[in-house]
Amino acid sequence: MADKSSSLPPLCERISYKSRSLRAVDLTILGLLFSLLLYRIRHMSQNDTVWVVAFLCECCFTFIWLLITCTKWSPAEHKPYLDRLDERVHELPSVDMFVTTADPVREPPILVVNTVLSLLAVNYPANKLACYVSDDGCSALTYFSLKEASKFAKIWVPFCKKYNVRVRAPFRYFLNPVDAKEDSEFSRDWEMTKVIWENEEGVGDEKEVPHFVYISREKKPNYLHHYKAGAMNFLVRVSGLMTNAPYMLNVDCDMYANEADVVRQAMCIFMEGSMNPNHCAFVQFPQKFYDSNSDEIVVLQSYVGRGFAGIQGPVYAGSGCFHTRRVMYGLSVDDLEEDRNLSSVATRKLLAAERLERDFGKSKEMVKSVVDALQRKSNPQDTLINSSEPAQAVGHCHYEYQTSWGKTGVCLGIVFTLVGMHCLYTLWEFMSLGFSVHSWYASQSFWRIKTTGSWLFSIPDIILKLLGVSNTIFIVTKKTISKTRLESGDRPSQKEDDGSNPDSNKFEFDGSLYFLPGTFILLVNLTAIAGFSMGLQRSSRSYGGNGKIWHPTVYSF
Ligand SMILES: O=c1ccn([C@@H]2O[C@H](COP(=O)(O)OP(=O)(O)O[C@H]3O[C@H](CO)[C@@H](O)[C@H](O)[C@H]3O)[C@@H](O)[C@H]2O)c(=O)[nH]1
Ligand SMILES: [Mn+2]
Repeated sequence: MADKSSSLPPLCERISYKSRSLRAVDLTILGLLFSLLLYRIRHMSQNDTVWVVAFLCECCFTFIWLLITCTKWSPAEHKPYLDRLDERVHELPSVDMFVTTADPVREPPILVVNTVLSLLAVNYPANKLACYVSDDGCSALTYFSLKEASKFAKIWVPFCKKYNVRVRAPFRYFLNPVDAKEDSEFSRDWEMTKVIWENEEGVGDEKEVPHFVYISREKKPNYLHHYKAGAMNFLVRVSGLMTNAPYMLNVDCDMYANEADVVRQAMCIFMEGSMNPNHCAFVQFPQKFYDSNSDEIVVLQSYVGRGFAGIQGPVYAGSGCFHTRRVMYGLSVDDLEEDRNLSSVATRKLLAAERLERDFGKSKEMVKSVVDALQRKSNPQDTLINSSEPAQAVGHCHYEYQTSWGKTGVCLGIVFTLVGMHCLYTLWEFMSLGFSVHSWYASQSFWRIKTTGSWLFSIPDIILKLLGVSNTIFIVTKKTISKTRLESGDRPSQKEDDGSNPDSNKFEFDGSLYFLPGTFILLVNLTAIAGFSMGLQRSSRSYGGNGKIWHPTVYSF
C-alpha cells in the first residue's frame, strides 16, 4: 500500500493557474455591473415597469456572473505522477468498472463494445479489475455482441499492452493507418488484430483480460426503476457481491477511456495522503467529445472545470468518475481514524444491524459485503467470490422496496461596455484554446437557443414535479454514429475533424415545439429593428419633427 512517509515527493500535485490580468478584467466587469445597478436604483421611478424589470434582470445576471466568476477565481489542476505510484505502491487496489446501456436501437451495441474494450484494456493489473455491463434493455443483440467482444478482448488487450496503444477503443484506433514498415512484427500484429476485429472472431490469452460480467435487472410496470440511477445502484449491489472492489468507475455506453493510464492516474489522487488522509470521495475525469459541436463544452470544462478543481474539487459529471465504495455506503470524513480505519463511534453507527438491513436490504450476502467494504476487508483472491444466485436476488425490482436504495443531484454606456467586454471575454476564452471565431459565434447562438428552449420549459416541468403532478422521465439520447466513425481503416484520423464532412459542425433540429419561443423572440426582435430603422428614416426626413420613434426591444438571454 502507499508509503506513509511524508518526506517523499507527492503522488499528485495541485498546480495553480491564477492570473492577475484576468482577475483585473473580472474586477472591472464587477465594477461596471455594480455601477449599472446603482444607476438603475438612483433613477428608479415606481410607475416605470420596464425599468424595474430591467433592474431585476440585471440583478439576476449579476448574481449568476458572480457565481461563475467566484468559481473561476482560482483555477487549478491535479497532476498525477505515475512513476512514483509504480515505484511505491506494489499492491494496487481493485476497481470495479460499470457501463450502463438501455436501448439497443438508440445505443447501438457496437458503441457499448468499444466502451467495454477500452476499459478492459487499461494499464492496470487485470486481476484487479472487473467490468460490469448493466443492460436495461435486456437485449439479446447487446448480449451476443458483448459475448463476441469478450472473445476479441483476449487478443485486443495483449496487443494494446504489447505496443502501448494509447487510445484503446478499436473503432478509434483502426481509423489510423498502420504507422510502421510493411514487414515489421507490429504491422503483422496490427493487420491480424484488425482482421479479427472486422470479422469478430478470436481466441487468445485469458489471463490478461479482467473479469467481465453482463447483467440485466428485473423491471415491472408498477415498480419505479429510477433509470440510470437505478442501474448504478444495481451495479453497486451486484459488484459488491462478486468482487467488492473499494473503488468503482462509471462510464456511459457512448464514451470510452481515451487514456490507457486512467485508473492509475485516479489512484495517484486517491492514495496521495499528504493533502488530507481522507480527502477524496471521488475523482472525476473531464469529458472530451469526438464529434462536432463540442467546442463550447471544451471551453466550459477548461475554465469552469479548472475553477472547480481550484476550490473544492470537481462536480460529478455522471460519467468518467471513480467513487470509493465506502463513501457510497454512508461513510464521511469524521468517521475515520488517522489510519483510515473506522472510529469506534462510526463502527457503532454504520455497522448497526438494523441500519444495515434498513439501508441495504434483506440479503445477508449484501449486508456482509457492505460490512466488508466499510471495514476495508478486501476480497483475498480477487476473483468472483459469489455465484450468481445472490446477485439475482438483489436484481429483483422489489429488492429496493423499503430500503435506502434509490432515494438518495450613464446607463446605455455601461450596458454597451459590459456587453462588449462579455463578448470579448468569452471570445478570448475560445481563442486561447485554439477555437475559431465561428465556433465561438455558434456557441453564443446555441446559448440563446438553450435559454429560450430547454431552460424555459424546464421551469414549468420542475414546478409540476414539485407539485406532484408529473414525474421526471429519462429519455435515452439517440447516439448517432457519424459515417466516418463507422468506416474504419484507410482513412486518416484527422479526416473526421478537418471539416471535410459537410454535416460536421451542424446541429440537428427536429420539428420540436421547443424552438417556438426562441423563434418568436427572434421575430419580435427583427420586427423591432426593422421598425426602428424605418422610424429613423422618417425622423431624419422630418428634420427632428415630433414624429414618434418606435424603440426596439431587444431581448438578450
Ligand atoms: O433507464 C435507463 C436510462 C439510461 N441509462 C444509461 O444512462 C446513460 C446516460 O444516458 P443518456 O441517454 O446517454 O443520457 P445523456 O443525456 O447523454 O447523459 C447525461 O445525463 C445523464 C443524466 O443526468 C447522466 O447520467 C449522464 O452521465 C450524462 O452524460 C447511458 O449509458 C444509458 O444507457 C440506463 O442505464 N437506464
Ligand atoms: Mn449520453
